[in-house]
Amino acid sequence: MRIPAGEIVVLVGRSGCGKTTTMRMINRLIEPSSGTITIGGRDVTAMNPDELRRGIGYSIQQAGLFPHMTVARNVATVPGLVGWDRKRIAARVDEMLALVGLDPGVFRDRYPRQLSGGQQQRVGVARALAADPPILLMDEPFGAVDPITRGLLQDELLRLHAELRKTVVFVTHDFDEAVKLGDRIAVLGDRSSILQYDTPARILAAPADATVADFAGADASLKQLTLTRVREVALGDCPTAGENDPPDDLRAALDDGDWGLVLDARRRPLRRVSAPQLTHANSLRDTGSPVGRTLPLESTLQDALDALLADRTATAVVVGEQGEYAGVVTIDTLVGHLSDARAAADSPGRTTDSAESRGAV
Ligand SMILES: Nc1ncnc2c1ncn2[C@@H]1O[C@H](COP(=O)(O)OP(=O)(O)OP(=O)(O)O)[C@@H](O)[C@H]1O
Repeated sequence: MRIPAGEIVVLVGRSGCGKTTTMRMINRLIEPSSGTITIGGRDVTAMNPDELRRGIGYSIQQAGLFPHMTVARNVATVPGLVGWDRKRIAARVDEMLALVGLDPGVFRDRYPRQLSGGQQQRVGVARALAADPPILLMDEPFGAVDPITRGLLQDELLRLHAELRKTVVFVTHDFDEAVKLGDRIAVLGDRSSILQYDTPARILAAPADATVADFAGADASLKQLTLTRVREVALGDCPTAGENDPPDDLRAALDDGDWGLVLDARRRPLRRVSAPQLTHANSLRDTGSPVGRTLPLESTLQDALDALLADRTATAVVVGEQGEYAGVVTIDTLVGHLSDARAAADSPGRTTDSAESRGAV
């Protein structure tokens, strides 16, 4: 198994399959009895354990903070060990707290027990990042917080990762979390045997065996919709007209069951109009009904599904950055996308482990 530098790889598997053991072998808290683990081509067992661990941030469930130390001293642990001077450490602590969304002035001198679970997790991540290690091991770091906070922390990790490009090995037993965070997912069986190591899209579209399929869940297709942004699919179109245009052209463009969009001067959708609503209309100004929720191009196809299920015409209207009309998503768009994804995953010549050996771990 190769983990390319700068990617997030998620180890996922049932309780007791050996995820934590695998992580602890990477930073040599446990020594492998056979096999080798290399980082940047060097066998970890040949490296000085202290030096090795300084290059690897480690954050664990329930943050694992030292309860008798302030937040600042917790975050300063590794920089202190490697001999940074006090000024540099203080600046780094503040920088890291701000990075994980905690105001240093407020949180620096608190003790872990004075923080919520989510805040403790953030401090745990700040501590793991403090000495700027190229590799981050995160063992169920968000396991002990409520689902909403968990979602926020996941978003935060993705933002941090886009900024810092660390190599992250992340353990979870929550497949949804793996799909959201992972560039790649390793689904592990007993004793960490690798059942499948691939991108989330390919695991969802073509699970390697029944165990992986079971893990991915019966709603694997729905999960796939979370992986694709609206901007990545071919959007449908519908007839449109400006609100100052005469209604005739739009009327001519609409068949009986159809509807069109009235746009403002900057092409932002205002109202939907149906053919019957146009029959006696003299102007498009007050005709039709409000367009309702529109979808930014950055939304996922899962958001699109939500939006179109709530709409009477089962169509979601997509808008660009300035709110301008960009197209529509229908059920056909979503079904088409899922069958394309399955066809791509099934096609011969695909590589299961395409990771190149520029790997960090
Ligand atoms: N490669 C391996 N070979 C033999 N035994 C292993 C291996 N990996 C893990 N084990 C053993 O399996 C048990 C569970 O391992 P571990 O705690 O790493 O699982 P886990 O997947 O992290 O579990 P959880 O999700 O419950 O935290 C431990 O007793 C460990 O020693």
